[in-house]
Amino acid sequence: MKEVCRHYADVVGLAVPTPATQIPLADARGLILSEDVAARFAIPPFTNSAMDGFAVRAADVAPGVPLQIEADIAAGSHSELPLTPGSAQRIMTGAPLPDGADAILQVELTEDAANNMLPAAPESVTPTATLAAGTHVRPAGEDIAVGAPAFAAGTLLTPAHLAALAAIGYAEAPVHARPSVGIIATGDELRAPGEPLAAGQIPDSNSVLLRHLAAESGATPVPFTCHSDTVETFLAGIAEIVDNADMIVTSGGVSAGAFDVVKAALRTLGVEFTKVAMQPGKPQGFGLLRDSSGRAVPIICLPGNPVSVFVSWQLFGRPLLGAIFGEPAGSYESLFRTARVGTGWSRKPGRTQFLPCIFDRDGAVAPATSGGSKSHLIAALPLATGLARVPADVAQVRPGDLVHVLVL
Ligand SMILES: Nc1nc2c(c(=O)[nH]1)N[C@H]1C(S)=C(S)[C@@H](COP(=O)(O)OP(=O)(O)OC[C@H]3O[C@@H](n4cnc5c(N)ncnc54)[C@H](O)[C@@H]3O)O[C@H]1N2
Ligand code: MOO
Repeated sequence: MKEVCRHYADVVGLAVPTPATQIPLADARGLILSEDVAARFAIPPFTNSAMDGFAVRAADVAPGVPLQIEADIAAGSHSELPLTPGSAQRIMTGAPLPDGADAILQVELTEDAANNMLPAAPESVTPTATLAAGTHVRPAGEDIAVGAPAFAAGTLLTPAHLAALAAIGYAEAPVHARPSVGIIATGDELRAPGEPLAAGQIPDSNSVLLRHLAAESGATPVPFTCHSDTVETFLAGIAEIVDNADMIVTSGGVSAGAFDVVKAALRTLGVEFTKVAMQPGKPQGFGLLRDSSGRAVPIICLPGNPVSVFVSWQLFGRPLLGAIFGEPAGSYESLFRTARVGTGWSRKPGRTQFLPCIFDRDGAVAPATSGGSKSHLIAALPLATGLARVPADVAQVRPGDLVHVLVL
């Protein structure tokens, strides 16, 4: 059987990043920069006050010595008047310093402070303390200068990045386009959620799962449920979805069954099917399809069992999608962190186990449920906050052992 890390590399290696485009900041959260970005504006764009108070020359400030107020500067305005020696100008937080000022006397450090911030500026202000030059002054370019590199290609745009881009002069971000994920669940037994079930039928929970996993990763899901187990209907479904997808995920029909249509159909298109030494999630398929214009579209074929779908998505689907988003590729090991086992468990060795687990108050790992890693226990899966990785040859996991965990 194939090693999990090798399958990871094969699947992530299918990625074709989406084309670069410009997206308004309002829609760019979770996208990846397609090029390096430099500042068009400095931050701060001009030297300004960090406090409501008075722009002064620090050398003029002495307790009990009044300073004449010669101007009143609100945020959004500026003073044409240079600061003359022995005077002050009233200034609000964020307003530009007048020429000649080198410090801000915050209003709390003035006599009769309560009357110094009325709508009309006072005629003079009397400091109650001395000041060092530079006090409460935010120099232009302190954070970043015009033209300085801000963020590199490959950066994932978080709310803070988007705010920073707005501040340095961008209305749109140069990013890789948001990918669409085509989702195909196969199986004659599947019915839409909520439909009555005849004998042998089950609700199609995998389409729901994959739709939301793709959306959670920031992609646009395009679900298509194939309720008929024939090669013709499946290939028609693929043809319908491939033109609008940057990646396709199928569930079901990849093991050894007599009606495993996914395998039969996709082999004709060059998709490779394999057994990966993992539990759950053993049967897997992967390859590149071509859309009607010849564009390459990666496809992964996951086993039908719902927990197998979930585990396979975390190990292969999500990293592939990340690479299609334009994320710099990470190693298989970068998916995991090390954690101590709090409550042990036993299991049948043979394949690498991915056990739905939880973290106790001390950060130690325990099985999420009594069901272990059985691949049909979808109702228990939401309890899990991690997937604990157990090497293929280990039968007993003991308290105090260290395990690798993929944190959900
Ligand atoms: N003779 C063998 N049988 C099986 C093997 C094997 O090696 N030899 N492998 C087992 C393993 S491991 C897995 S995993 C499954 C994978 O099966 P398939 O990918 O072919 O999936 P199906 O047979 O279509 O379905 C499996 C299971 O999952 C349920 N299912 C399918 N689709 C959905 C859906 N959209 N929503 C909810 N549940 C779904 C389906 O009803 C089955 O119970 O094969 C083993 N067999
Ligand atoms: O590999 Mo399967 O997913 O164990 O049930």
